[in-house]
Amino acid sequence: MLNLQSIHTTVMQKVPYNWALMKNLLSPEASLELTASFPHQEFQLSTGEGYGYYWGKILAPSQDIPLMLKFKDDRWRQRLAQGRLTSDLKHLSYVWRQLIEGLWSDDYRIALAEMSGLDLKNCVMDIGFRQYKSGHQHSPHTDEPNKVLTHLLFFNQQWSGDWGGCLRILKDEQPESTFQDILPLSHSSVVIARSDNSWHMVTPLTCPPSESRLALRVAFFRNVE
Ligand SMILES: O=C(O)CCC(=O)C(=O)O
Ligand SMILES: [Fe+2]
Repeated sequence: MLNLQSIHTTVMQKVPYNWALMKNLLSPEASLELTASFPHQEFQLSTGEGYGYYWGKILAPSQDIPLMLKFKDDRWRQRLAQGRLTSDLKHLSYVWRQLIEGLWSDDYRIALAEMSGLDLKNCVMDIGFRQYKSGHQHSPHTDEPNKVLTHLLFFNQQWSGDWGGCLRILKDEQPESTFQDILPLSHSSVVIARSDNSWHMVTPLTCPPSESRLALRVAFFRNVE
């Protein structure tokens, strides 16, 4: 289902840090089906200083879970205990199972590693579903230091520029220091290599209550002592 060629032809940008806008990773047909069956069950509101959104189950390939449990960072141990982290895809539609299995493949990981120049071999990957509603946002941050790379996939077929909800690549920690705003449209995905200056945010949402910003966050983490 994944068009790995689109990863191979994506060029990592060096300004304001290492990131990339990737086009057409999914065909328009696949992306329509994925939007139509984007999961809605078991989403929990997650809020804190400067952020708020709903997030669903966290999916990890079965070979990564034993590694996660060895990591110093104990978030995966907690999530596993809460039943929020799983390798079981049976709650998902057929197209979603196909997509997640594609993202769990070695081919995808290798393509992303080659494109980004980052070593992802010893990383663990987790995949999280996100839904942002009106009033939600994610203020400027660089991501946690044990994160190596994030790949954000979007699933809105339509989105108005007036609704907020853009992923904003920032030049620094100021929310106005816009380098580029990316609408959460389903033909685009964004790769961010985590660094001490990988500032980004999700602009505050002002969409109609019937709309949600649908995103999938694929993230690679390393163990830090
Ligand atoms: O949903 C997005 O576009 C960005 C989310 C994000 O920055 C994060 O989860 O760390
Ligand atoms: Fe982030």
